[in-house]
Amino acid sequence: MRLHRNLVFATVDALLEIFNEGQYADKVIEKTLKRDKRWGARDRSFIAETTYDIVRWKRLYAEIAEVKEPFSRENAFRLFAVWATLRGIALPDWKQIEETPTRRIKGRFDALSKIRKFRESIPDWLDELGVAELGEDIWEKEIGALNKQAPVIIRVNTLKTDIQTLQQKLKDEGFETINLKDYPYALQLVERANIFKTESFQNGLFEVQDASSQLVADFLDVKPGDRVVDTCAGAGGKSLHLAALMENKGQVIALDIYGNKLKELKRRAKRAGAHNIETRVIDNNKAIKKLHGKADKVLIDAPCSGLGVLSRNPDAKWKLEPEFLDRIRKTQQEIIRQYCKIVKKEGKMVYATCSVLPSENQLQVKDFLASEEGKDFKLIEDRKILSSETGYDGFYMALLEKSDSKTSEQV
Ligand SMILES: C[S@@+](CC[C@H](N)C(=O)[O-])C[C@H]1O[C@@H](n2cnc3c(N)ncnc32)[C@H](O)[C@@H]1O
Repeated sequence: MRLHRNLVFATVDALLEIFNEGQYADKVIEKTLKRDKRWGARDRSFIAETTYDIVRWKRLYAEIAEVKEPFSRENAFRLFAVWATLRGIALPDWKQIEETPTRRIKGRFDALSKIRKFRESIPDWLDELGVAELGEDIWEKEIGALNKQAPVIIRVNTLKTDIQTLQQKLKDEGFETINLKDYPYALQLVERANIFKTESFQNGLFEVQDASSQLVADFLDVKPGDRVVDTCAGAGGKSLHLAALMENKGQVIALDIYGNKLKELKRRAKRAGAHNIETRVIDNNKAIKKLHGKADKVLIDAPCSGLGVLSRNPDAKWKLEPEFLDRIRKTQQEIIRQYCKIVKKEGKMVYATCSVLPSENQLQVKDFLASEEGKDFKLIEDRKILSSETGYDGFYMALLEKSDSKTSEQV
């Protein structure tokens, strides 16, 4: 591989913004890619993938390069030189990287790879937390899997097409996909590509959605005609899937505390032809109270650490903090105790997160079931999805049912 100066310089600039200014990697990359209209698909993918790689391996590379944050421009070039050396890419004689000690880099890599927090490039606290929550063996495998680049997976929009027709259409547009056993709505791209420009996407025939995430709406067991409340709908990945499973019949009420996310949801719903979704911003308690006892099914896709989706969001390793985790666990318990009231008698509720930590998942459900608010609910089934077992995002989902309290009192 020949390194192109302007692409490497753009990557270094992006890294400095992400590491030193605390900006989100996806936003910085999106902005960087707009810098030069002449860049083709390969140039753009070099910048995006190299930046993500160096973000993912920041601790390991910084240790090898012997640089400390905040990084100078010179430091960022050294991180880049480590990345290139470990990939066996011949370094050009640019003054920024001319003195790279190639042999020493390989030696340090071998030595540091013996220690998990360096090998997997994670902060000490996260390594300790992973071991405490999952045990040494599972954590070792899980963090390894979460450090792999995530595949591009799409969900067919059954309101507009079926999976075979979509697969053929994408093939005609130049994109090969494969079916995934046990994921009835999913296709995986054989090669990573930007598929947002395809006619199929513009016409709402699919959404990009990880395979594990595609299991959540199905888990709620919705039927056409149901009244469903998606309490933490965000930009609506799961609301759209719910609407499709309900064949546009019945109602999906999509709630979130952020109006801008719901605006994006509306845009996506229009493209998808999902006509039964109504969005409502939660700006006070009344929004929830009005819905008490009204829904056949409730989805709580709770805000979480996002540790299950590190493979698509590696900078979370550096942005997450233990204090945030403490706060988010409290929020999760408040949300489940408050929003469970929306479920009507004999209705169902799914509590889900994209985390692999029991403290955000099964322990939250356990606490809820032991609480006053949870006393009418019973756990029907839960799924703990590890990335190391499936190759997709880490997820948790619990299906709960509310009893008819009168019947249970009489019994
Ligand atoms: C995991 S994300 C949702 C992703 C979304 N369901 C999807 O499939 O695309 C969690 C969402 O919860 C929202 N949120 C945070 N606190 C909330 C609260 N107290 N009530 C409702 N939503 C909340 C966040 O804004 C965020 O959009």
